[in-house]
Amino acid sequence: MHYLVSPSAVGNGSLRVPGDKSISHRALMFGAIAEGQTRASGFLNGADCLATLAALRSLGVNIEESADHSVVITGVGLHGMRAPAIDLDLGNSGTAMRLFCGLLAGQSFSSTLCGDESLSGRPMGRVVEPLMRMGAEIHSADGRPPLKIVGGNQLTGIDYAMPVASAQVKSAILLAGLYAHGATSVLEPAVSRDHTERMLTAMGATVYRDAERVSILPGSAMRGIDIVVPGDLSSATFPMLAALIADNSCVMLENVGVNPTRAGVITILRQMGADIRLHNERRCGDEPVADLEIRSSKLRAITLDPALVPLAIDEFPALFVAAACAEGTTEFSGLAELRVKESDRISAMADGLRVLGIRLEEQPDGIRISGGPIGSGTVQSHSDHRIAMAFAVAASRANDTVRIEDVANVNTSFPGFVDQLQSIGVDIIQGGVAGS
Ligand SMILES: O=C(O)C1=C[C@@H](OP(=O)(O)O)[C@@H](O)[C@H](O)C1
Ligand SMILES: C=C(OP(=O)(O)O)C(=O)O
Repeated sequence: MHYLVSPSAVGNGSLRVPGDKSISHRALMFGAIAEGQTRASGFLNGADCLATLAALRSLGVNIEESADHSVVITGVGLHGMRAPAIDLDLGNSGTAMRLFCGLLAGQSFSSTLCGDESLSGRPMGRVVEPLMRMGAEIHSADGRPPLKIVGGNQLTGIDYAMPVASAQVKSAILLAGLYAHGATSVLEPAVSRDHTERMLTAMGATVYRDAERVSILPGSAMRGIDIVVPGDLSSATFPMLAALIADNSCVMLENVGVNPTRAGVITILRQMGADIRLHNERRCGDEPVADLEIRSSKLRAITLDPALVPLAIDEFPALFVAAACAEGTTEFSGLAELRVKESDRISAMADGLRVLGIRLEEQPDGIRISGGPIGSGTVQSHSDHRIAMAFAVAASRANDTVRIEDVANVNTSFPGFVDQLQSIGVDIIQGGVAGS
């Protein structure tokens, strides 16, 4: 499948982007090991979360889906999952694979985790190594999937200093900590998204933070809760960007999660001169939520503060497009993690931006992008949803039609992306069938 995007007059509109991917994964997994029912409304029906849902069903967990985007998970308790009859296929989802590693490391049964071509190339040593230190037995192909997790090992709590700021690694270790003897602590080199800590606490687990260290104690009963999943700020970033780089646009993005450990994109875009206003700031269960008003803005170059990277980690493809539309040369550094996402996001973006005539210089952990007119041509998404969506938005400002190849993966995080962009005036059509 591909997109064809033509120069667009992005105007006004009001959107509700789909539910938060990180929170949807967690609602399923944590609901599964709680006692009683967890109801998650606003659940993201994207392929990544559906892979988690299917894996949990294979582990014996009953989950009902309704047409109104809610799921009801009947928790089986910490020790109620059963051995799966098949390998657990987690598709494209790094979050699912890493969190399941932690969840399954302390079970009495064995399991095997696998995924698609992209996921099969992603580093898993970062979770396997600390879990093995806790006493888990996990076999991998040189630190890559498939992962065979051998059951029946008693885990022991550790105090682990994470080499990279990763919410996936932190969450995997905390989940394993629920099954360990003694306390388990994770020291973060920088704060990463804290949805796990918030949701586990709401379910009754004993989780506490002391400066940069997050700890969990085993032994507290977890109970099912009602969760209202906010709109995903990572998805909202794309219509936000479309409005910012347009000439006369005002777009309202309703009910978007603005958890400070996720909201780096707002900080960075505001530094670039973006007019982003938060209205009706409120809480949606344990998560802060707001309506975002976005107005077309004259963006200017910045030198990124690398401390903001973990707070905006998935938003960099979009931020590179913002830099391409800004006046001056923006310098991004501290982005080494982008090279091990669904694609090498620095190279994938650099290749496509070059096709569109943008001057840039790629570096091992960053990129310098000089703003200028966006040209036309065919760009590759490298089967990466965020790359596909970033170029779809960039193309709305191009001088002619842009073709973006291989976009089926957008469904992993943003079902309905094309309709939503069309509704604010982006001239985008989807063509071809999967693989074409
Ligand atoms: O915990 C999560 O839900 C996620 C954490 C981030 O990954 P890392 O923890 O590897 O940075 C992010 O890129 C991913 O999309 C979702
Ligand atoms: C990196 C991402 O997800 P995951 O790591 O779960 O595949 C993403 O959604 O941008």
